[in-house]
Amino acid sequence: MTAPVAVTMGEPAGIGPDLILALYARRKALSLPPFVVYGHANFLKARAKRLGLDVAIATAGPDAAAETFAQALPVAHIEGMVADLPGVADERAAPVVINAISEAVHAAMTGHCRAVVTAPIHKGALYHAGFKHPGHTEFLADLCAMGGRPPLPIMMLAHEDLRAVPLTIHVPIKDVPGLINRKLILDTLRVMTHDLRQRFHLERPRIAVAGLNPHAGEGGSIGREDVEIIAPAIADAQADGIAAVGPLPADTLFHPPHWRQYDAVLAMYHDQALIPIKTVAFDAGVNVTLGLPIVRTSPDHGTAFDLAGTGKASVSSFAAALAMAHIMTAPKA
Ligand SMILES: NC(=O)c1ccc[n+]([C@@H]2O[C@H](COP(=O)([O-])OP(=O)(O)OC[C@H]3O[C@@H](n4cnc5c(N)ncnc54)[C@H](O)[C@@H]3O)[C@@H](O)[C@H]2O)c1
Ligand SMILES: N[C@H](C(=O)O)[C@H](O)COP(=O)(O)O
Repeated sequence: MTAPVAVTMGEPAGIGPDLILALYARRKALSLPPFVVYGHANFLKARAKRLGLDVAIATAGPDAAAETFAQALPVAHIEGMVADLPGVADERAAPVVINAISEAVHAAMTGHCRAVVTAPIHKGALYHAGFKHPGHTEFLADLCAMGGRPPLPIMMLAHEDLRAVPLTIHVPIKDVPGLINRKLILDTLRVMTHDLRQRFHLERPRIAVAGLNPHAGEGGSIGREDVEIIAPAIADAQADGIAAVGPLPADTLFHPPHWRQYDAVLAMYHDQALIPIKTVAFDAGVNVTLGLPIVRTSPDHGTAFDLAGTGKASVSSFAAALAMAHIMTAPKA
């Protein structure tokens, strides 16, 4: 029997638990692969009741999950305090949210689960409770290192043939120029090329690199980073056999017919990469972490406190994240 996908519960005050329960309820219609939820069993029962979802929940680890899945939602229970309070973050739940991610990654690293799909966390709530990582992406790299040197984790937002990677992620915009350097660009292009080949079966991925400044610096007259850092890094990558081009002006690069000429775009900062994909595909975009020894995907939306506990949130991005994790880990034909 194939290993199940590990799904983390995410922020209990958000829509993650609602969507997990709704997806389980629609598992047949959506042809979802078997999954096991890392989270708090009684909290999930309470949220199912609140949503009026007739979902049986069974405490089961990953090895029993595939068998359990047809009759009940398998939950690898994480002990702790989690209240059913939609829209109200409670820092006492943070240890369960964090341990759910750690245990799911451990299950994937040890072969008990085939991939990890994470439900959204509320970063503000976790930072408040002492969480030291900017987001899942960096936390996952640390967990996968298992005490060794963490790999370079790369965030990629993907929808069909549109893929975008932010070079810098959850940092203040004023710090972005100082964080852009030749080595980071080259290392990121290497990870992207490797994983687009291995995980997405693209023989020679074509990567467009966006400039930082308006019009990619207009030859150096509107900012120097494009000519002094980004262009030399692209030359390094080309010398390494990577099919990267740029720096290209970012304002026109994301026009879909232009974007589709490439397999992925490397953007310089979070919103430069994420606004385009969330604009064209908020409903079906998937966040994939490249560079890890395991497959991790996530829906492209956040905790949406305004919709938690209402049953009105769309399941489509979460369903797409599950489907992508399943496809990426399917045995080769
Ligand atoms: N993977 C993750 O863990 C992840 C991803 C993105 C944001 N976040 C976190 O989520 C929190 C809230 O972020 P935000 O407000 O910027 O973004 P958000 O995605 O939570 O909400 C933005 C808007 O989109 C709507 N929306 C979100 N998901 C929806 C769905 N499934 N169906 C229908 N409408 C939906 C919301 O109601 C809201 O109006 C922040 O703490 C952020 O860091 C986490
Ligand atoms: N930047 C992501 C987004 O807006 O979709 C999100 O915050 C998730 O980041 P992690 O996967 O690192 O938690």
